[in-house]
Amino acid sequence: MTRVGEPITRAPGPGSAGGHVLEVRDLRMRYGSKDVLKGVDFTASRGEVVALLGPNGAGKTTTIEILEGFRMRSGGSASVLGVDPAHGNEAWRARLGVVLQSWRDHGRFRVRDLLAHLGRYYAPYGTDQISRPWDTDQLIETVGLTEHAGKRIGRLSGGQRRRLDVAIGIVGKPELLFLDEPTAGFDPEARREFHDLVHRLADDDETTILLTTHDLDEAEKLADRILILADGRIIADGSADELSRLISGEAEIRWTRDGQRFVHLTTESTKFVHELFKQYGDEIGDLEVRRASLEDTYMTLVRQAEAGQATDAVREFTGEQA
Ligand SMILES: Nc1ncnc2c1ncn2[C@@H]1O[C@H](COP(=O)(O)OP(=O)(O)OP(=O)(O)O)[C@@H](O)[C@H]1O
Repeated sequence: MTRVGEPITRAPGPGSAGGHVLEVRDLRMRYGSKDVLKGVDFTASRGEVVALLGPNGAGKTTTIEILEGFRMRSGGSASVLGVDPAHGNEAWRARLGVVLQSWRDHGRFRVRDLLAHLGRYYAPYGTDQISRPWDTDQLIETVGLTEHAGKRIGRLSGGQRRRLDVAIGIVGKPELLFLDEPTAGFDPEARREFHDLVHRLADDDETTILLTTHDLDEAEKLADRILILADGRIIADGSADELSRLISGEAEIRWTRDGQRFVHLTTESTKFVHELFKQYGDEIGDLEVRRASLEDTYMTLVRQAEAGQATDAVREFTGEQA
């Protein structure tokens, strides 16, 4: 795995493993004869927002479901809020938030009634530090459903239902929140409001958040750290900036002078720009320094991992030793 930088470390929370809310070591999952996870390793600290990226079928949902305790792993170890998710009890589950998409089956309930009802399950699990559940009306306001609080769920639009899914996920004031493609179906405004909410949960309440998304822009905006899952392993782990630098040490510098456009590739962008201004001063216009985008980085890393997988397949076919 390519590891860049150290995760942002905050004060350890109760029941967290060595300061880590999430600790995953050599996690393996096999469906039939197919190895989907071949040794996944990562950690997440309190208040960290971590995005899990990867191509379709990479095993993102599988990973999240194992950590939620909904799926048994084939091998490796996992610690979630200090507990093995395969043996989590009710009290442990009350400290987790899971955003599911199944609440559309409860179409006859009204928004406020459903949230108040679900919130009651969390009341016995409040602590001195965290009072559970959320106040229902405050929660409804936080997810932007105040106008629809009295509506039946069956009458909500797709985006409004998704906001409700998020409200249901956080109603118990989770210390760790799992979000599997949370903004699928959101319009740009709902997406922006959701991003604000995620930042508030992480910054104000120190909620740790693990999310999957196919939207690289969203991962870049939301996540303190991005994990790229491909070929059954985490192939890169770092902030968006760190990942971009990993792939391309070179920056592309563009500028204009005397009405002419110039482009230059360099690994020493600061020095180059300094020299440029020393030489031409005010004649320089439209200066732009561009690093590889997260998308460039993601595509390169995933292609490299897939090429490795193809090599493995050839080796397997020819019986050649690695
Ligand atoms: N219950 C199951 N039985 C057999 N194979 C499964 C099962 N669940 C998932 N898989 C397979 O495991 C692989 C990983 O699936 P998973 O849903 O975890 O991937 P993902 O990264 O979340 O994909 P996507 O981005 O498409 O949502 C896929 O090849 C999928 O077909």
